[in-house]
Amino acid sequence: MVEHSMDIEQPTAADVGPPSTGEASLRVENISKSFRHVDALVDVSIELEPGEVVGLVGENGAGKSTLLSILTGVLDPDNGQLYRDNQPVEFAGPQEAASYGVSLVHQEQDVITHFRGYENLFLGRERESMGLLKMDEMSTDAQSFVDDLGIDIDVDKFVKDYSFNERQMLEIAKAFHVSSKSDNPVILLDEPTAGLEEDGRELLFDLIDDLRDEATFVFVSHELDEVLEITDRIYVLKDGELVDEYETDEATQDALQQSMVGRETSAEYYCVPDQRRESNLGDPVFEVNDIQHEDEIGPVSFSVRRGEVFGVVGVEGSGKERLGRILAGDTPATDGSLSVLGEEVQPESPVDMVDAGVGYIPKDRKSEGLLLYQSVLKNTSLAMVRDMYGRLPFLDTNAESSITEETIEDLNIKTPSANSLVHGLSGGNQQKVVIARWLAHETPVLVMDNVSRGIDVGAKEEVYRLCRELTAEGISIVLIGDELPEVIGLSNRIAVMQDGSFADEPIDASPDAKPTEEELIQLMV
Ligand SMILES: Nc1ncnc2c1ncn2[C@@H]1O[C@H](COP(=O)(O)OP(=O)(O)OP(=O)(O)O)[C@@H](O)[C@H]1O
Repeated sequence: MVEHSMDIEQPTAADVGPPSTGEASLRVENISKSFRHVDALVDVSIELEPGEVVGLVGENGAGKSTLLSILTGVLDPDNGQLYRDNQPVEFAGPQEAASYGVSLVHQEQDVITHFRGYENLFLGRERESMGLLKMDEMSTDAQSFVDDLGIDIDVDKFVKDYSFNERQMLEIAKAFHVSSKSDNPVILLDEPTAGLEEDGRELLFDLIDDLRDEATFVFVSHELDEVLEITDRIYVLKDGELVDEYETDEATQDALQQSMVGRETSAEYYCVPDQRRESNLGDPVFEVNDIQHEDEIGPVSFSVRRGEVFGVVGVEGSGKERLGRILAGDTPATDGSLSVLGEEVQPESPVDMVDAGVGYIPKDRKSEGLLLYQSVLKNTSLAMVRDMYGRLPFLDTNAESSITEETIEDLNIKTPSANSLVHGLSGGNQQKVVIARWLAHETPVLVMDNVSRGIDVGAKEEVYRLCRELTAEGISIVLIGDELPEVIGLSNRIAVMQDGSFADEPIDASPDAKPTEEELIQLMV
């Protein structure tokens, strides 16, 4: 740790953060920002030096996104000052920030899918001559721009035909492109690996490594192993205050977790408890028979027993996310059948699966799973799901509220009240709301896609605990995931997907027979 430690005395915000070295490419001094009753940032000072990759970590709602918004002129600070190359600056908005070479790669991909790659790159800054767009020139220049960055994409393709990884690479190219007038751009990466799979993450990290000499990066992520892998220095925010700063060489996951959460978390917190051994599992609850989606997915067959966690892993494009959508009734099965508790279901929409007893937590929770302008309570209520599809719920709303409130508390969802709008919550807290909805309602089967992405370590621990409790009560879980340690830790059996089907019979992952990550990776590729 650089200068300050939390173990004896909690430092004040003003203590943490280096004194200016005079070389900073971007520096903020004593920044504060409040939203009505919430102090999102309190007297925060940080400094980014040219060529550095700086990590920014903190629990959901700690203030990370607010800080990035201030650095890019999306929000004005209430107090404090920004300096770019030691000159005081005020950014009226992202465009002005970009003109100073400071730009943000968003958590959600911010590309227009029905435009081509180069059109996205030049969006808002198109080249024209007498009202005519210079398409050929933009295309050629865009291709050489991405080639120079070492980004392997065809800018003439429509973005809808890009893979998720390629879209993320385009986002990064865009950030460099809008900052291209600066000789030392500052690129802020807000959870850039969320949604990326293993190969995409490697690609991104190689790219950051290659571009270190040309830019300064800020890397915001809840995946502490990634932060430790890619950064040089790490700042920790907690409840809007800067509480710690580490040289990455001297940091560990445990130390970071402790700084973020303010307490120790257990290392093996996702592991299957002994009571969930094979012998304690019940009869099959969810049966998937030769399910198929056109010629892309399947045929896939498996059954999940009462209290079992059935893991599904695979590389990007293996079809595991699609499989999840079929199980949730969101993508139609063109052949095969699904049955829950012995009853066959032929879903026409997700509501049919909800009615049959299958809940779904999608990977892209924020855009798919939430009603942003409804309250936290409404969002966590299963009745809302039915309302969305136009059916009248007949549920005990009082009981629902109290169960939901408990889960809100368990997951430590930071919200002024259960009646506050989801819109005002931090990204991670919004994700927790979607998870809370299902964990609060004891649906017999839950299909979860990357359930712990984007949520902080404390909440991950809670989600794992809730999963263990639910399975102990007999709930069955299909756990689709990219975090291999998590899938290995939580599952009883694991299937590896490859080209739309299971590569082999599911692997035993019971408490005393866990496969290693390497074993799974060998099957995945
Ligand atoms: N527009 C807003 N209106 C009201 N409150 C807000 C608004 N934006 C942020 N907040 C509050 O400010 C605090 C900090 O939020 P912020 O989004 O910066 O957190 P974060 O660290 O980025 O979290 P996450 O990891 O979940 O993305 C939270 O309590 C959040 O509810």
